[in-house]
Amino acid sequence: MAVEMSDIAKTFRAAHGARRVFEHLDAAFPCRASVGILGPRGAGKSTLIRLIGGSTLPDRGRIRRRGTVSPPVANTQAYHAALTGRENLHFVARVNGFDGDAATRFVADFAQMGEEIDRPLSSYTRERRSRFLFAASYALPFDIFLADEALFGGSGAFRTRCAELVQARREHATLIFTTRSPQMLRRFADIGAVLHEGRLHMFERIGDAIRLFRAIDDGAPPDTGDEDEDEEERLAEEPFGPLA
Ligand SMILES: Nc1ncnc2c1ncn2[C@@H]1O[C@H](COP(=O)(O)OP(=O)(O)OP(=O)(O)O)[C@@H](O)[C@H]1O
Repeated sequence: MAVEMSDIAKTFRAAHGARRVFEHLDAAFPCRASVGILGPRGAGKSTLIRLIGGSTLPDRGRIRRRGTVSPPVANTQAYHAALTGRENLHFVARVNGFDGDAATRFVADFAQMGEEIDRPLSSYTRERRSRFLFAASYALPFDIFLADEALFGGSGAFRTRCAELVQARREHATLIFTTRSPQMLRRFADIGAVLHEGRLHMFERIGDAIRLFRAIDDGAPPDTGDEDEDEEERLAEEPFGPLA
């Protein structure tokens, strides 16, 4: 297994009270499989991704990861606005034990960046910023890639190449992503999962996951049509990390 979670408990405590998201969550994600997780709003999808990535700790339980784990795709918190694209990539590469030069070459080429790679992220246009974030997300050879809603992004030809890049990474890595789009599940998942009332239900047949999701969530999108681009719009507006 790439990731095994056993008996996870997680409660958020805020001024207005406590919110228990998981009490006894068990989950296992096979190596080199792509698992797409559907779930109603507030079911705990983001919390699950943060627990797997280690940016949120469980109150109880054990999480075992086999291999290196990426920050969630297009996670702006991984980058500093005052640093250049190259400096950011070297930083993230070094923290994770990878080659920063190779990552920089990949992003400059994939996002067609030229000399902008040596300018601070704060100077990037909205589109450049989005291209940088999505290219950087897949620039390092992690064993496990995580994505919370936005698996890839951008527009036009870049968007198409980005989707192809995700499919290429899928062949050599484990992919764990959340979505509310049945269409995304059909395109990018080998295994469908539904997070509901603190439990993760997994299905080898994607259609079974979609059926459960639509049965438990009145607001679930139809099993046809477009991928959800709203989340990518939101990410493109989010500030970068601590120096921003
Ligand atoms: N830091 C936090 N402090 C307090 N409550 C939180 C925190 N993070 C999440 N929650 C609460 O935990 C629950 C699960 O949130 P989470 O964002 O993981 O769900 P989600 O399935 O990703 O939702 P959505 O589809 O709306 O993004 C929600 O009720 C949310 O309000």
